[in-house]
Amino acid sequence: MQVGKRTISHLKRPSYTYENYRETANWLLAHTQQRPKVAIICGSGLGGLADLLENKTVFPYKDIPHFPHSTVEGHASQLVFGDLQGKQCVCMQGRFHFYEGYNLATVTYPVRVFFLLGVETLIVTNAAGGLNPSFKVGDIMLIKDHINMPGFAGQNPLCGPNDKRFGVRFPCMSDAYDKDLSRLAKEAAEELGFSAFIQQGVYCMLAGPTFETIAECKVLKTLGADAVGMSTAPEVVVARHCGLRVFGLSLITNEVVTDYESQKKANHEEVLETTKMRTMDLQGLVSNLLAKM
Ligand SMILES: O=P(O)(O)O[C@H]1O[C@H](CO)[C@@H](O)[C@H]1O
Ligand SMILES: Nc1nc2[nH]cnc2c(=O)[nH]1
Repeated sequence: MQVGKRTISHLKRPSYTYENYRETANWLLAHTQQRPKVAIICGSGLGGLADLLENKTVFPYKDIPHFPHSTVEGHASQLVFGDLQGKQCVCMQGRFHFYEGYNLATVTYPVRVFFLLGVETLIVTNAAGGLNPSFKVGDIMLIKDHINMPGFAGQNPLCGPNDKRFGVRFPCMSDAYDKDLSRLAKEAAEELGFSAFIQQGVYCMLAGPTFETIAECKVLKTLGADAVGMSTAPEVVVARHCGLRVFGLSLITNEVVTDYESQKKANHEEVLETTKMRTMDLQGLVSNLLAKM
């Protein structure tokens, strides 16, 4: 029995209970009249998306029960509720990354809170390195699929006991990115005259925080990835588990280095610089997409 007990104590436990998520959601519902149907996660340097919202209510993460904090430059730490194109939205200015030392339950904590708030659609954005040789810095890639590389190594946010109140034990991921939303985003981009810098492709998440070696970039290209980053896949997995529709986009902030003769070095400063260049275009695209939804 003793052995049995010890075995059980070694089973992976969820780091949050259903009640934790519920408490966070109830606290937010008690502190705002807004009832968002759309949630937006802002990638590195892309927090300006929250500026689009009207009638804002802002909650610093530190004031929200059970909510994690963001530690990365380019990620403010606040949840912004407000209206965009007549739709009630909630926007995460600052996301959580695995490389910050958070487990994946923490990285994805807000997504389940959004579900409990009544959110139906998740828009995820990120900064990513371009692997596809036809991509240029400043391109916006509509994500058609992802490769969850940490998942290959046993780091999937759904590992551990399944709570049916969120979703099924074995969720499908072949339809992770909503085709209708992607089509609407393409239309929205065309209307704005963005066709020259809109791409579609596969996002690969690596754990980070290191940027890739040249050999790693070559492997990722061979695997069929078009862009690489350190986020998004866990949030999308958890969103799909609880039935949210997902639309994702990557801003190609840098070209990855694949040539041993190259003097270029990936760096976070370049990533943030590129986001400044495309901030207004991204805001226009998301806003126009919301108008069509
Ligand atoms: O994925 P987001 O949060 O946009 O940020 C990307 O940019 C940072 C590296 O410059 C990493 O955090 C990477 O994941
Ligand atoms: N892993 C990774 N993440 C990024 N985020 C922005 N650019 C990059 C990149 O080149 N590699």
